[in-house]
Amino acid sequence: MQRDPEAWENPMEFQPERFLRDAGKGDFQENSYNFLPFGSGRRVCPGIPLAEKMILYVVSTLLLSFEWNLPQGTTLDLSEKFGLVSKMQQPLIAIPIAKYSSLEHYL
Ligand code: HEM
Repeated sequence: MQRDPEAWENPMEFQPERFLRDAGKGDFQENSYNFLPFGSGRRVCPGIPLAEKMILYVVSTLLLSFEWNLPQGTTLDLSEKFGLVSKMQQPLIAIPIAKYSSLEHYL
């Protein structure tokens, strides 16, 4: 459903900016079933309120605090393998390098 070309333009392309262009389409609480990162219906994720509040904070802190590198000699491979949920064909190994020398900056 989330890759339905009738609902999404070029659904197989990674275009996070599509949610900025048409913010309404990124509403995962509506009932259009175009976008279901948290599932839907009776078994919908009960952690939505916590995730909504925390995800930006957690991701931005990780990006701000560390430089992320791939292991030497590897390249980023975003191909997927088929399954009940999407998984990467090659598991991602990302190496965090602390940006700041003093622990105080992380507290
Ligand atoms: C970005 C963060 C998260 C994503 C993308 C996510 C996604 C999902 C999805 C897709 C489901 C399955 C829904 C279905 O079966 O239709 C689910 C279920 C569930 N999630 Fe999350 N979730 C997130 C965060 C959380 C958090 C923070 C909590 C708890 C603090 C949580 C607790 C649960 C529980 C308990 C279920 C099982 C609900 C049931 O089967 O009745 N999730 N989540």
